[in-house]
Amino acid sequence: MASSSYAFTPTLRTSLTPYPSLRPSPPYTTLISQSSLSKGLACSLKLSWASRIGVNPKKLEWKASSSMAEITTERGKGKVQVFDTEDDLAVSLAKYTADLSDKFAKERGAFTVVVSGGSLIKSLRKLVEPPYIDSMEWSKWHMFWVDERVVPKDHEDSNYKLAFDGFLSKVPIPPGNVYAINDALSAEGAADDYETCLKHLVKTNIIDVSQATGFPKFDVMLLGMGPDGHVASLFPGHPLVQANEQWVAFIKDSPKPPPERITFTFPVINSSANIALVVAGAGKADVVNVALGNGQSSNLLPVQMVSPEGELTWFLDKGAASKL
Ligand SMILES: O=C1O[C@H](COP(=O)(O)O)[C@@H](O)[C@H](O)[C@H]1O
Repeated sequence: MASSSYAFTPTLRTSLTPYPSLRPSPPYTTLISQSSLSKGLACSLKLSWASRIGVNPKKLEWKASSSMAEITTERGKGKVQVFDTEDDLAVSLAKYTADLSDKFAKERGAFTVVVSGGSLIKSLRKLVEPPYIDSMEWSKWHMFWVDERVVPKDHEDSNYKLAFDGFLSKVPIPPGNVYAINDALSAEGAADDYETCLKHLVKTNIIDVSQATGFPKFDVMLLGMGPDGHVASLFPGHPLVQANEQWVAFIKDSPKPPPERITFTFPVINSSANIALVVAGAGKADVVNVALGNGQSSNLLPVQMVSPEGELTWFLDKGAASKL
């Protein structure tokens, strides 16, 4: 269980490179992508006219000419955007993230970004292309993981490796602002170490704090969802979904391999200023329908417990929204 103490571990001493144990492992190096403007970018950025469609998601109607529709949900479950293709979704997700980066870099001088693993990382691909690659204030970014598998950072199952290969290696975020878990520790140790790291960053005002809950308040969380409705490493029916004291918890019996992971708890997730739930593919349509439409589930799914202090925005492609 993660400690609630503010004491620093030896690996967390303050310096210009504050968390040696949390920094990328060799052989990783930072590269800047020279990739060119994607075909869909100019078109999809013009979609601010998005149609608002009724209060009943069942009445969602597709307009042949549109690449995106916006649904207002019955139960105030956030803003729901449905894109014709996953490519359109990725373009809009890049703009959403860039707008928040501008806002928080101006307001706070730092932008704290939490990512999940899984398919989300692929959907961030437009951020590493023009115009964002050149215009974003990458030096203000501070990157965190909502969950991580307890494996070495160069292991195929590592969420850090996934993000590094698909995103981090292509943008100039200072390595000292990338807070990977300490992969030399046990699951318990890694959760404790990560929570201590977050506490230090709250104390030094890099991470904001929720006045309402006292939990860390990240500027944005970019999250995926599993086909069973799990978010982070919070799985349906697992007692960890009820954890309400720790910031970072460990799990050793994850129903999805690998079994050992660490994860932010719901109080931390729900203290966020912004959450994007990014879901693509027809394989997740049933769960999307439970969360946003008329689908039923015997238990409340973790994704249904996502309810941030700030704004929740769903990014769905047509497949994921196909049962609404
Ligand atoms: O195991 C995990 O799965 C979820 C969902 O992944 P996806 O590939 O179905 O999008 C992911 O959000 C989480 O970070 C990861 O550890």
